[in-house]
Amino acid sequence: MADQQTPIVVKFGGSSFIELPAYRRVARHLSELAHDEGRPVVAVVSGMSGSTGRLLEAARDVDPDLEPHVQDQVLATAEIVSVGLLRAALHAEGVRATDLWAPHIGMRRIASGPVIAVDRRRLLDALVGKTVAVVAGGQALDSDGRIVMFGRNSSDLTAVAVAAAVGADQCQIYSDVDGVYTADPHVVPGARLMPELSYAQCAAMSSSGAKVLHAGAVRLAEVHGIDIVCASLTPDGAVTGSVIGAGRGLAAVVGDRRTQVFRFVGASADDALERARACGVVGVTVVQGDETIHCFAGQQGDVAAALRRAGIDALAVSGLGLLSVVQPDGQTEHTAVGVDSLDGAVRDLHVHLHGDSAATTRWPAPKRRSNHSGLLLSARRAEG
Ligand SMILES: Nc1ncnc2c1ncn2[C@@H]1O[C@H](COP(=O)(O)OP(=O)(O)O)[C@@H](O)[C@H]1O
Ligand SMILES: N[C@@H](CC(=O)OP(=O)(O)O)C(=O)O
Repeated sequence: MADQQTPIVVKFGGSSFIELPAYRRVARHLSELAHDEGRPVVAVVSGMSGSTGRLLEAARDVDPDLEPHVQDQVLATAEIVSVGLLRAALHAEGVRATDLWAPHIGMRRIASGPVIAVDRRRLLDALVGKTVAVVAGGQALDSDGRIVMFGRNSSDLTAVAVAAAVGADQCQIYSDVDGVYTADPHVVPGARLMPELSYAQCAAMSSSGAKVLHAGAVRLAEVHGIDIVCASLTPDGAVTGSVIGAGRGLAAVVGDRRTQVFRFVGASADDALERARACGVVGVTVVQGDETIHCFAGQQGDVAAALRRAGIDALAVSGLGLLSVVQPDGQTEHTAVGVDSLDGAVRDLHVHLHGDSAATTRWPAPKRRSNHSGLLLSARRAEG
């Protein structure tokens, strides 16, 4: 149970760090939050938007058959840079702060599943005399003490694990949108903000490929009864849009173009799907016409490599995306749609469900990436 001494836990995703001055803005916000609430703040951060993708591209260029632990080592640097920059910004703002990576607070991956443990004592000790602790998202140590990553968008998971460790009853997640909408507002400008929605719906949306929150983070929050509060830091201050917890949302439409679609060869498709799920790949079966195909939401990164490692023989089918309707109780229906018509299909389905809402959002523009995350690749290209 949270009390007056319990730290506030917030997470700032890569979309909050498009430009370098954003680190100073976030630092000022953290300082004000701690001051207003009279409690220290633990801020979990992701790498700058685009940095993980660029590092992955660079590492695969060097070794197309990259070993998973080497990949994780390279990717972890995105968050380490971001922690350093936010720590520097806090210093520049005169805020007493500390910076923490996985080894500093005993962040461990338990067994092979995506479950993360945080050493509560070490985290609280690190906060003594500090106003803000900055924590690297998405990373943990495995049983050999090596750094491992939990996959794309997993800083949300770290944030919820930290909230559970310190006994917080909410975890504030900041990004470029202030909440969860009935569709991606970058695709459907008339999408409606859901002031509240259930864990089940949010986890189903994430598993279907909605990027807004990590499915494992939502499930972990439910286990610990932690409310996830979605917020955005705007030039006019923080705006809070959705609470994920016991509330009820509206039917939502999700289009996922990162989904990887496979036909299975040899072993029965159901068996292959079960085995794929057992190695952590989010898979759904879609019946399309006379054919059953299998779509894997892109959350797990390189699905093909995961299937190969599991010894599953599968043929990739290109050009298909996953279109899903997720009900307030989490019930979901999936269809596969050509990627070129996916956004249009999402918009049509949204009009069908919610009418042609005249409401617009403040985020109709395409998603931005930080230019500062491209330094490594620019250097590599210059060398040829
Ligand atoms: N239903 C939805 N509601 C809100 N945002 C969504 C939804 N579906 C997808 N998104 C996308 O999620 C993005 C926020 O997640 P993400 O890019 O991972 O942010 P961050 O980098 O801050 O973690 C938004 O920019 C939006 O494009
Ligand atoms: N390295 C992760 C970090 C993360 O969680 O990102 P974000 O908070 O931007 O979703 C990624 O880009 O996938």
